Amino acid sequence: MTDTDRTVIEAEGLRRGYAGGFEAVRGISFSVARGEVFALLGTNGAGKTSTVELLEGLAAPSGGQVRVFGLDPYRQRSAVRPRTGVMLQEGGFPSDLSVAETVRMWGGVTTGARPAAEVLALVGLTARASVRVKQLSGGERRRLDLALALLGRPEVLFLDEPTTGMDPEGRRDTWELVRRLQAQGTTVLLTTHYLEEAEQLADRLAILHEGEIVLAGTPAEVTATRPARIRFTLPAGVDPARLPLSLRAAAEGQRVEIRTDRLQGSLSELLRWADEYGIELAGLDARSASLEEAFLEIAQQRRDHDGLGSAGSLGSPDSLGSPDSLGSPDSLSSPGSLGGRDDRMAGTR
Ligand SMILES: Nc1ncnc2c1ncn2[C@@H]1O[C@H](COP(=O)(O)OP(=O)(O)OP(=O)(O)O)[C@@H](O)[C@H]1O
Repeated sequence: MTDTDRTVIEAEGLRRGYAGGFEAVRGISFSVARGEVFALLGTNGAGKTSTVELLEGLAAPSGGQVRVFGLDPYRQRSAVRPRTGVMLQEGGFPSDLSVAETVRMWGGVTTGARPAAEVLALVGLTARASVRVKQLSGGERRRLDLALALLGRPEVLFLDEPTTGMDPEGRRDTWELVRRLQAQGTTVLLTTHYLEEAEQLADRLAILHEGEIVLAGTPAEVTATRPARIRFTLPAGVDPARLPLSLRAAAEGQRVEIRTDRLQGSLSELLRWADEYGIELAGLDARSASLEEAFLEIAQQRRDHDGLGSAGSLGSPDSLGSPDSLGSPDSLSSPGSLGGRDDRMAGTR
């Protein structure tokens, strides 16, 4: 297989400026391989939709370039579009038609469309086939959006916040469907606000902030860049200052939180110390960082702006092509960036 066969989506130094001079996408680079699920995450306004629209060929970049199947999705739209499926945030189909009519209408303008019954079964809307679109719930509309995106058996599927408005069952069903499609070789580019969704589905992800990629890699690599936490409450009368100095602890009253890059080592040290002095650590809880914690921490640091230094220290945009160039855990969790004993209880409850 050549590189072009393997790489389905490639963005290089991609930029998007809007009229008025605002630049929503500021030179991002990443690639997505065939059969991969890749998630773009970011706070509101980070530039996810602006990026996805460039990949879909709905707009031309103002700088850099994007390739889908080695082609320019904007200039060579007629060649790229039939091979892609797009689930937009708002489908915008006529609401007086029934679900089945909508799918058939869409099928009429889709090359090699799946039969309506097949696609409705895929998204779990068979029982709602004769219901008018305007009578669907928000979650059911998202299923219909997904059905339309799947009609042409796309090789690449763009899912923009696919499960927004879905109940937990709808969300699980959609995840299951995405996994099945992936197993059949479909490449998926996903944007989502649900970090669990990215954790569940994505092979790799990138976190966008203000139009730049600030962190990228597999979910495990991204969470590994954040410190683990150990929490407990000391008995009354035991001063938190007695804890071993090597443990980066922050205390509020008797409640203590330790943030560490070496969860096992720090936990062993803490337990040895507690045993030695016969101290009970009430409510002891030790856990690795979740993607949600990683994300919230990045968002917070970005708000504080200079907390972690430049975006470069978070893993450069280039890191997307090769996960091993991801910003190292050390660069992301130096003592300076994590704070010492005194400043880190905020936001821990
Ligand atoms: N047509 C436009 N003209 C000017 N600015 C725009 C336009 N569309 C989007 N923007 C701005 O570009 C930035 C990125 O928007 P975008 O919709 O890409 O973000 P997003 O990450 O998808 O956000 P959300 O999670 O809220 O959907 C925002 O500041 C937005 O206000």
